[in-house]
Amino acid sequence: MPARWRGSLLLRLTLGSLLVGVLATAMISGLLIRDAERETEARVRQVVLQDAVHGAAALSRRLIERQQSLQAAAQTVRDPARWDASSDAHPGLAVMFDDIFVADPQGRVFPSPNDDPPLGIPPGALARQAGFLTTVQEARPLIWLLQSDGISPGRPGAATAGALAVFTEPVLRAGHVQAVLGGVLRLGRTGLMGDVVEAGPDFGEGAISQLLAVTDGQGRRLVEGEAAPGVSPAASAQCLSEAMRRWRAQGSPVEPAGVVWLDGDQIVVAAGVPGPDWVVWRAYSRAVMVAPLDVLRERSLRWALGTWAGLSLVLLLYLGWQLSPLAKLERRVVALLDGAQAADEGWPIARGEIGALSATLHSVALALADKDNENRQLLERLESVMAAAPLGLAFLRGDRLSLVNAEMARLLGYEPRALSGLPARVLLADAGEADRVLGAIQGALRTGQAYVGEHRFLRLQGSSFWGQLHASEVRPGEPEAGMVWTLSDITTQVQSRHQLEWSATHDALTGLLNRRGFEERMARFVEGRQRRPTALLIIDLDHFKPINDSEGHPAGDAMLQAVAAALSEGVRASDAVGRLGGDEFAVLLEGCPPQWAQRLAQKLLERVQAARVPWNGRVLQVGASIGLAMWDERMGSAQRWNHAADQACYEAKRSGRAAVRCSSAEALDEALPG
Ligand SMILES: Nc1nc2c(ncn2[C@@H]2O[C@H](COP(=O)(O)OP(=O)(O)OP(=O)(O)O)[C@@H](O)[C@H]2O)c(=O)[nH]1
Repeated sequence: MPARWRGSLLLRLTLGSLLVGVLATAMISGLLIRDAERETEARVRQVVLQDAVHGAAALSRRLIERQQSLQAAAQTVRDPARWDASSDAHPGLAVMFDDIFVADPQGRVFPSPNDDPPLGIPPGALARQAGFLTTVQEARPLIWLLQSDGISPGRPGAATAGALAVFTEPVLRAGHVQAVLGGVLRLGRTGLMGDVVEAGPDFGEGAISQLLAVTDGQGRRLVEGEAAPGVSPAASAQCLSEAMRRWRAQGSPVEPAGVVWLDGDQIVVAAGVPGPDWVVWRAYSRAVMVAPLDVLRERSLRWALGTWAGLSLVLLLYLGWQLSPLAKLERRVVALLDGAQAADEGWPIARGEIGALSATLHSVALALADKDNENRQLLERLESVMAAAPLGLAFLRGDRLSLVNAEMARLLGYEPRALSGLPARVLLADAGEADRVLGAIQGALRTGQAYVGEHRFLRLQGSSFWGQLHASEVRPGEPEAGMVWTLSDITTQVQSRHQLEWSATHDALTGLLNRRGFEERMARFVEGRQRRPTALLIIDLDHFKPINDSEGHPAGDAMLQAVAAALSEGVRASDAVGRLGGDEFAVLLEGCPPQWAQRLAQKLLERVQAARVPWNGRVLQVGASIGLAMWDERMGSAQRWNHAADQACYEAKRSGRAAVRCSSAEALDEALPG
């Protein structure tokens, strides 16, 4: 299934409706079919009941007809002994009975001159027949059964082959039974019961009764019909036996209105024949009788399927038509996101929920457009402020730049767009320091402080500059809202400040430490509690004044610079060289044992003496006197140490100059605190 159909509202509504349709159709069809089944079954029961009742009624009518004929004949009997019972004498009765006889009340049959003995009744048998005796004793007509061999009918339920129905009518004279007129009838599938045991009702499929039979009131079978085609006689007999068992269980009712049983696939009807109390039985196959329902079911199914398919198509088209504004709305909302259409254009007009949704989205779109407009104006103002700001401005999200102004880009030598997205750390000139600086910024912001710092920043072109960085959070306490950096170029100020700081501790003429700078260095050593042997040299130039005097002050300056260079080049970079004032220099030799210091002092003396300054055709040179004092903890201060070295220099001067003198024990004592 294509992805766009998966979860499609149209599809779901259609399927849902069809499902409801299927269920409703199935339910209605089911109910209708069930009703039809019930109705058909009721109709079938009614028809088969009527069939059996009509059969019983027809049989009853024939019996009454025969009884009435016999009664009429009995009234013509004047002398029973001479009454002619031949069929020729009574053609009407001959049609109705197989035989006619007249007997005296004792059961003796009067011989008829033109007739055979009564059919199948042996002489003397009548006197033993209850039916005959009842007719005599109660003087009433009766129909009773007799086996053709004169023995009583067989046991109940058994078929009676050749049974006879005997109609007995009393012949009265002065209220007494003078004789009995009898009509004998062979019971069989033809004659009296012929059509009663013939095929049952026709439901369009032909006669469908499986079994037809007539029994007496005790269930003895008088006549049995043929089993229906396709039904075995054994099954018929079994079915009838079962029906009779149930009939007996109900008290063997002989009901002219009929009794119906449902027995599995069988419908069994028993209709009573009043008078002889016979019962007409019919059994029907229920499946055959309700067969038209199968046709109905199949037809219903075809109609249901056809209706369902038609409805599906109509429903699909209808829902598609109804939901088309929704698809239009979807396209319109997509267009809203890419801003392809004006906010108040293209909204579908529809009724109901889709119309309401469209109207709501329309108003949302208008509100968004207003907001967008406001934001754009705000952004324009912000951009103009940023563009006009004399400071570099940048918004950062996390540790990356997200928005920078033109000044920030200019300071760093980038195109403004090229800076967006860069990590802030690349802006710092000292890559090793970047993490420390960014950590310090985060630390300050976490404590609610703005960060201010001076750092070297790197231009895209590779040069660097001193910048003052100010960092603060956009919304205090919400680091996720980002931070704002402002940056200004303070290279000039920093350089001036560095120059001032240098000047305070350095000699402008020689570039060496001045007295203040040198004393600070000495103080740091003393305060540092260094245990390494350290020497202090005080160097005073010999006969420097004559150079000034003869060649002028600039020549003296040049000589001083040459001496400074000679001293600086003669010591390690870690040693400190200073000009304490005038023509007086000092050297601090850290980690230098006394012998080494003495040797180095001598070497420095020689370097000074070797320094040459060509000047106006002359070559200028000077000498030097050097005093040396090793640091001793007992001196306690730089000042005393300096004094000791000064004294040694004085000694060197006094001894004739151009010499190195070490601080004597006396001088040391003098230098020590008194
Ligand atoms: N050219 C120049 N001369 C200076 C400067 N500072 C001090 N002087 C001069 O250096 C001289 C120092 O004097 P002295 O130490 O007595 O001169 P000297 O000839 O070396 O004397 P002795 O040490 O006894 O040999 C003075 O003439 C100062 O004017 C300076 O910065 N430049």
